[in-house]
Amino acid sequence: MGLVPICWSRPGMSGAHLDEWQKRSFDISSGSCTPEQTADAYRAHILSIQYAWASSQLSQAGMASLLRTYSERYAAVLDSDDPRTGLNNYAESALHLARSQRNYSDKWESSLTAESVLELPSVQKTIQAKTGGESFVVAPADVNITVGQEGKGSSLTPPFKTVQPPQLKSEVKIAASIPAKVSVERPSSHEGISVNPPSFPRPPAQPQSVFSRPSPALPHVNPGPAGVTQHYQSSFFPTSNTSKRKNFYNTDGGDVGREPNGCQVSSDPRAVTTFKTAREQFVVDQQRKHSHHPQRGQAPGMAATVKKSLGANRPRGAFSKFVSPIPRQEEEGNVASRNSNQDPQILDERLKNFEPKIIELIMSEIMDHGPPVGWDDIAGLEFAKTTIKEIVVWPMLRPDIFTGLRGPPKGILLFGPPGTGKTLIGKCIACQSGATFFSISASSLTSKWVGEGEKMVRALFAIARCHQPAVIFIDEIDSLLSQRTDGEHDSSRRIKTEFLVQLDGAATAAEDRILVVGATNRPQEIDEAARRRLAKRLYIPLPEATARRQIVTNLMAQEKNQLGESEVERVVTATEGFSGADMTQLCREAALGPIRSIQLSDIATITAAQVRPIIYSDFHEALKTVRPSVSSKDLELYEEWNKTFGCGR
Ligand SMILES: Nc1ncnc2c1ncn2[C@@H]1O[C@H](COP(=O)(O)OP(=O)(O)OP(=O)(O)O)[C@@H](O)[C@H]1O
Ligand SMILES: [Mg+2]
Repeated sequence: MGLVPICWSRPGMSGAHLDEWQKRSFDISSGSCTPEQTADAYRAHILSIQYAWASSQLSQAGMASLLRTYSERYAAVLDSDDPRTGLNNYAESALHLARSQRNYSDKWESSLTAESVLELPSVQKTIQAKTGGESFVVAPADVNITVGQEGKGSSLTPPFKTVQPPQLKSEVKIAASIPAKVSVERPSSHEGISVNPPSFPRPPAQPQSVFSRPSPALPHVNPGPAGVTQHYQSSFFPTSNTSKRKNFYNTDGGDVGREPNGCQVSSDPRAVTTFKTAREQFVVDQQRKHSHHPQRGQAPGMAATVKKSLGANRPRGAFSKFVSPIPRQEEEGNVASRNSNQDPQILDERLKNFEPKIIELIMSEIMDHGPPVGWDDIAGLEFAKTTIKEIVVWPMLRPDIFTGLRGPPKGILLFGPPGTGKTLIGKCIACQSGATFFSISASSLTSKWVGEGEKMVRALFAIARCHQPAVIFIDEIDSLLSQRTDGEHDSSRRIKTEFLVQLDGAATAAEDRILVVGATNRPQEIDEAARRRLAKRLYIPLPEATARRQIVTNLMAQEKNQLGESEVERVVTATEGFSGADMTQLCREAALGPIRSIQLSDIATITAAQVRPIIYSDFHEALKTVRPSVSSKDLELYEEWNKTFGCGR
């Protein structure tokens, strides 16, 4: 490092300065200096330069130039991370900044307040024992409290016995392990220890209090290994605010605390930490897994505590959170209730043979969407509704009564002309039964995963078994269970066979509470083996006059209309042979009548309130275009099939 040319403003500058300057420069450049010495030397240079300028020995420009040069060199020494040439004090300066930086933790004050100190059992005990004493002594091995002396306003300053390292002046320290006496002078005017919150204002330079142990059950601090004192940030203790802290401490004297997340924590310091190493966690998981093998018979009970709603009760979109099909197992003791809030993914033994991909596919397919449907939304069909309530809803509510011969059938087939409300009934079951609802369309089983169809079917039933009571609704079941023919594709044949096997299993396992509901408008195409397994076959006919009236009334109630009762009656009479879907279509068409009557020029400006109500003539017009979708010939076939295989009266 060479000398920097210095432009002294005065030729008569003292030679002593120059000598000194040269000496330092050479010293620095000799290469034998430590980084600390070099930094010191540069710092001295900078001071000298400033001094020279202040005493007018150096021009402003010269001072600026020199300062820049030496500041840069000084900075280079400070910042260099080469230990031979630099001090690498990035961290130091960052720490310095952090130390003097006020942050969120500054909001929190010490948790040691009048209340918390008074709640210490040892303090309580002593207060009770020595009601009139000026001072009292806590038994050894109880607690040793050190209170920061700077806490102005705190009356917990000495005569507490203090153990106060000089660098931790502002600490509030509870060293549980050291047998010691705690002396507290009791002001005569107060019953207990007088501490006015905020008891321990923190000096700004040391915002963090340090605690010896984060036991939530502070009053019951147990001695740890002698002499071992762990320090935890004061932010571990939420606040000195009593109400907030009560959430953390169990202030009612119990020996359990409650963490902010609501988990109970034992007062045993060893139990306080919930941290486990990955290996420990693995061992725990393995033990759980192998100590609890749920059997088929156990499932209903289990389902009662871990039941998930997977159907229309919780509509999900493509971006909604994935709900694992894997039921959670109960943990020991009372932890079960805590589990209901959390969502640990513990694999069910019964699903271990299925690829996660298949399970996931089923889960994504089975979600049922759409608004909830109630029994009143289904017009007519009283017999079908009553029967379904009998088979589905009540046994779900009272499984203890519906046992043995009264046990509900495991399969229902809803058949009838298109648009009569079969799918609607399925949705209603999903909403009203309280069971886990799996709605899967046969086409998704057969077409989407060629070759994996039977695996899907197996997985579907396995998952349903894990989520009992469960309803598996299969719309258009004829495409899945149509008559097996010689020419059909092998994979669809295997799917059918698998389905029949599973259906049989569900039907014969009395303890399983799985109901399969199939819906079809082609009942005659269903395989006879499947027909047998779907024991309750309910005919869903075209709506009668009352049902049609109800559909019109329900739909018109949602719109502005001027339909009199007699006019509704005329509509009902005119719609003989219409299905529920046809009735809905008629109402939609009629509802467009008022819009059609608006002049084209007004359509852009007219307000919704200005649109005229629906009147009978709109229905009259609509009836010209909406025709019944079910032919009388088709109807005869349904009637015939119902007479042969149906369960209706
Ligand atoms: N009984 C009914 N009460 C009220 N609305 C009905 C009724 N039946 C049918 N609908 C109306 O018709 C629409 C179609 O009904 P749904 O899908 O249930 O018919 P479906 O019997 O499943 O027909 P498909 O056999 O063609 O599948 C429903 O969304 C509903 O608006
Ligand atoms: Mg349908």
